[in-house]
Amino acid sequence: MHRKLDFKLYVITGENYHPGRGMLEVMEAALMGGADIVQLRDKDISKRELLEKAKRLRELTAKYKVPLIINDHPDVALAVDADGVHLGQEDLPIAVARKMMGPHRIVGISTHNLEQARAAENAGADYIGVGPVYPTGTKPGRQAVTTSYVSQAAAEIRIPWVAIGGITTDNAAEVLKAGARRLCAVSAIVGNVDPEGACRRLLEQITGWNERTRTEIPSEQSYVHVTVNGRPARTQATTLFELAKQYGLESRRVVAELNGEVVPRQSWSDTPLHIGSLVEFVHFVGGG
Ligand SMILES: Cc1ncc(COP(=O)(O)OP(=O)(O)O)c(N)n1
Ligand SMILES: Cc1ncsc1CCOP(=O)(O)O
Ligand SMILES: [Mg+2]
Repeated sequence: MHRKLDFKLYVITGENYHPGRGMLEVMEAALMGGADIVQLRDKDISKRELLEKAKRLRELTAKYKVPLIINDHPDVALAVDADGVHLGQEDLPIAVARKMMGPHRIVGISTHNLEQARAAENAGADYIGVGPVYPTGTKPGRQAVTTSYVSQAAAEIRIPWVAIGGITTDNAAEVLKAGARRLCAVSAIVGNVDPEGACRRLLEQITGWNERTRTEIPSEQSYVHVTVNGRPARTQATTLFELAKQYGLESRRVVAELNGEVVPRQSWSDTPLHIGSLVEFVHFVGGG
């Protein structure tokens, strides 16, 4: 089911960020700067208007041979022969969208935690969004998931995934360091006076980081494959403490077991992980 999806910089439309400049002009600049997948997202217009915009953006993205994703609406995606649809946790379920879109189009979904990511993977999503990593004016009031969810996704998620939410050239390095290999942005690109340059700079950071990690740290040597609470995980953590940190558990009330033995918290930092280590983090339930 998973079609090969190859992208690094995902750019989403956001017309509020460029009053006085047309959506097509701004998106063409992003495409010239190297955006390699594009999403039409507009929550403020009628479906009829969205359809018209989608048709025009379809023509533009076809010219650049870049996939076009439509936010929220599989019917609009199909009507304009877009490459796929992006769903949220409150939009149509993946199975329903897949039935509408067929096996060859892209179905992506937003996730805000590892549980949702696993569910999306099992339901046959082609990619997932991981975010919002940072607070963002594009989705005001949404709690940031922080880079700790980015690290968790890097350790466990095997389908393509993209970090999104408040990402700029100032914090991209931190997100890449946490394990992201693809970035998505709205305001940092379309709200920039020079969307083409903004794309080029972000793309340089992504490719620079990806190349550095490929050459400086032979990738397979930098990861160990372990099992965490019964699930296979790939991690760069070298100790139990680093693994707990990756899962955001370092200061939570949990007991850690390594290969069936309880490891006291004060020893987590001195307890190395090895290939095949079996780790269980057991949560305390209730009080008393
Ligand atoms: C790539 C990508 N990731 C996340 C989202 C957000 O989708 P959703 O949670 O459904 O919120 P809206 O965008 O519909 O407001 C996205 N659109 N794209
Ligand atoms: C649509 C969406 N979903 C999660 S964060 C987000 C907004 C991303 O926009 P920005 O790059 O401006 O923070
Ligand atoms: Mg949505």
